[in-house]
Amino acid sequence: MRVAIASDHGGFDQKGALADFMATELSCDVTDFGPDTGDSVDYPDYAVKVAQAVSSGDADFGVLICGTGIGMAVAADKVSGVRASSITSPAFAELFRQHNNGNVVCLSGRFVDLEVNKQIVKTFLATEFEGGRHERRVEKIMALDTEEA
Ligand SMILES: O=C(CO)[C@H](O)[C@H](O)[C@H](O)COP(=O)(O)O
Repeated sequence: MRVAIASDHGGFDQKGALADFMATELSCDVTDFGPDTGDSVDYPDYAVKVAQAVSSGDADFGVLICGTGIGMAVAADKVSGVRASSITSPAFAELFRQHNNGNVVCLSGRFVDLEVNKQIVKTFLATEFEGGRHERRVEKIMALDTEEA
């Protein structure tokens, strides 16, 4: 499984550990889109790198970490083909995959512990989309990508 990861300064401290966890414990092929230091950066600049990797098919899934996870999700969702959400529990990670076919999980580096975020990522990557009635709903979301406002 190919996973793209990035953060801003609010998520930088957890990014390396989450990338290592996915590579070693979950056998993922992880691409780190930065940043390389914990200096202050603008989260949309990193959200778009991961979102475009997922949208283009270069990555199967994306992981983004900022202070709350919220700004990363708002930015990543602007990219066509991306379904991103801020996720703060393994239970929501499971539903995000089962019902929403989420492809970019956005984590909080400031309000959620690393061990919880590891479990969120593990659940997110292990859970399949359920399809069925959810397929129709996700198709309606994706149709909004091309609709005029
Ligand atoms: O959480 C975030 C966006 O949703 C960011 O990581 C920042 O923490 C947030 O925007 C606050 O910015 P600051 O420059 O770290 O004060």
